[in-house]
Amino acid sequence: MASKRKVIITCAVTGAIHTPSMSEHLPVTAQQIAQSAIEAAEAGAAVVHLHARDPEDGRPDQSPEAFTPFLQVIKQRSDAVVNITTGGAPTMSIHDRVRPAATWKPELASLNMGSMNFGLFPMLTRYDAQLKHQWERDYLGNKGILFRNTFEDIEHILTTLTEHGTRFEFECYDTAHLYNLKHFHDAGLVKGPLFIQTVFGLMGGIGAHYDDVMHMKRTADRLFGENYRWSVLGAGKNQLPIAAISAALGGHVRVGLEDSLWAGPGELAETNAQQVVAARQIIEGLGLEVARPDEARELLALKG
Ligand SMILES: C[C@H](N)CC(=O)CC(=O)O
Ligand SMILES: [Zn+2]
Repeated sequence: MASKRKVIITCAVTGAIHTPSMSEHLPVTAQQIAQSAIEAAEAGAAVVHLHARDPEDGRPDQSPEAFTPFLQVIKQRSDAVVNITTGGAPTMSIHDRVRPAATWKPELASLNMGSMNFGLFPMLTRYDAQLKHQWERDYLGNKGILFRNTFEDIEHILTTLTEHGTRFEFECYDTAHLYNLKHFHDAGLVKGPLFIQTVFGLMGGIGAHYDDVMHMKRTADRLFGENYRWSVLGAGKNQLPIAAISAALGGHVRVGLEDSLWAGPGELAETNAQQVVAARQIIEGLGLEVARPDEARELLALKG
């Protein structure tokens, strides 16, 4: 019997953009982040993508020591691949953003492949409007966020982390970011297989229509041929529909409360594992198999 294709599920446990006022289920304390990551791994996530927060008010905290307590617990209780953010929050400096990964030298770190205007919900729907106002009130107080990732910034993160054997989840929010990645690949600063996380439905980036998904995939196929592992991230209500398209087309998937607070229309997800289980059901429904952490390490050529 032919072996089934393995699909890597990444779970982005808490992030930096959503605020505790948006959902009581958002992990905030180190203990909550560790527990939620371990549950997500037990549900089938081979990779956990991690940010840290101030336990008092949930604000993003990019100090290396803020990552210590949950990284130790996750390492003790799970063999999931740890992916540490270098995006932090759009308001942070590049030097602050790279420090946790430079300190902890993880197998994987996120790398955002271009600067962009950063918003949250392009298409206001009945249950987003309330969130958007809270977000801008709680978090931004204005609408003018620029998520800065210049070529110099990207090269700084690449050179700082590559020397420790860390590899990257390349966050591409539009086709321009795929060409930026091609630039660094041709310059020999990144080596395949490239783990490309194409992001859909975030205001400031490409939309979440299936044509957008096909456009990003065709562009990546043309630029990188076989030398990449394609994964998708759908923001908000787009999370599972985009995951289903990717799984059907040979790709991998990312879920988690960082990217979407929802389990369905108007229904807040209670756990990260809940979203992992939903993605798993789609993958297994397609006759595919969820990759274990060791299989993900092999597919992504990680240092282990
Ligand atoms: C859309 C996601 N927030 C992308 C992300 O996870 C960025 C990062 O942490 O570096
Ligand atoms: Zn992130």
